[in-house]
Amino acid sequence: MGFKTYTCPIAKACGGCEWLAVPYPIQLRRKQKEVEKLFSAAAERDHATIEPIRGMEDPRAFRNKAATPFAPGKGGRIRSGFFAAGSHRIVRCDSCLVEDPRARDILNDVARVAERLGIRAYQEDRGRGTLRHAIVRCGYATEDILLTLVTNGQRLPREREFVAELTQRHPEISSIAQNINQHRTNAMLGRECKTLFGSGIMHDKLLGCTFEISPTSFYQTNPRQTEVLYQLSIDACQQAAVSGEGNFNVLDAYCGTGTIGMCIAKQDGSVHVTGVEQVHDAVDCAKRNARANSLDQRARFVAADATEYMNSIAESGKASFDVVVMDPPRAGSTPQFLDGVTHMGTKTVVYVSCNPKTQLRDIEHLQRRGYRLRTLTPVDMFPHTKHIETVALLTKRG
Ligand SMILES: C[S@@+](CC[C@H](N)C(=O)[O-])C[C@H]1O[C@@H](n2cnc3c(N)ncnc32)[C@H](O)[C@@H]1O
Repeated sequence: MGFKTYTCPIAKACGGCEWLAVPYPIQLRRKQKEVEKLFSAAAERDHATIEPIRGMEDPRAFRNKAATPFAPGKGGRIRSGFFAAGSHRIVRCDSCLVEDPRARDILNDVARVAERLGIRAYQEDRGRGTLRHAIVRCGYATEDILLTLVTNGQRLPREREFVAELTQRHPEISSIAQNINQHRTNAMLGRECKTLFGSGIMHDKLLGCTFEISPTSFYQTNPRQTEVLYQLSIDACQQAAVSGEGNFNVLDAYCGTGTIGMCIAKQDGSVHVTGVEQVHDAVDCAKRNARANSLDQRARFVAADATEYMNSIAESGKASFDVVVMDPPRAGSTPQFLDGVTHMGTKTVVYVSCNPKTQLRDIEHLQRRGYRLRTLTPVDMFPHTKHIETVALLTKRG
């Protein structure tokens, strides 16, 4: 790998790729060092190994999801692009180094077609106008492209012409959904979705499993590295399964649409997965995904807060899990959830995290409750940014 750097004409204004001027091998080294420093005491305590970071061969065009805000411009124009760092001023973008190359053209054309049809962009300060955002999600292992138009209300003026012109300009779009968001908030998406063209969803494949993705479901944004991340979780489960006999029970906590658990079950016929996730739509999606992958006999999903679910099973003593795989949001897990894992006597914990600081806090909690940190592997899911994803393997002592 050479020590070249990449350039982007709007890097400074956009601020999304804050490390773009740093050669990629040096970015990886920085992340490795940061993880080693942060986890040094926790790793030393247990003689754990901190593995080398898994970086990308080519850290470009990896984002399967691209989005734009819209705002009224001069003379009836509609502005699209990125919010400038730390503000809501829109910086125009013609192409983006890290996004799927198909996405940006579609997003900018949404603005051009809307201008032509007189569909008004949303005015944030007044809460008026229709078109707030557009999001494009591109399949990694499929040709699916899902475009979501976020509108301030149910009505999308000239909807039929809008959809017809967009699909004519971009025959690669397989589906268009409308998401309704009338709240005066920074959150891009509202809860309600309508289908305007195609099925309103898309499909993608990871490690041999097919997944349905709806406009509102969580789906990792760097699919190449997601396979690396998930494979590390599968390997950790398989290590634990070697010593087991018969059915092998895995809890996939904070499971989203069930992707990690199903990839584990697909690779090992003795695995039975229970997924728990608080977003009901994601759980419905996970159930459909289980059927689509012929895993419905071995994968079940529960819509619940992970801590409440853990409290209920730990108290009733009705369930026990050989492995707990957990992938919480940035805030990490809770002491009650971790105590539930301990209470069940789970032998192996695989902890996937997008925030090493909260992961360290939770790992130290598990260490105090009799778990040993075995390995920690950083994975570079977000090149050119300071963000780090890590997978930790812990086993119960004795
Ligand atoms: C980092 S994502 C991981 C999703 C999934 N493992 C994947 O790889 O696509 C975290 C997930 O945790 C869910 N979540 C957040 N807080 C939760 C809670 N208290 N209980 C259950 N799920 C929660 C979010 O909705 C989100 O789907």
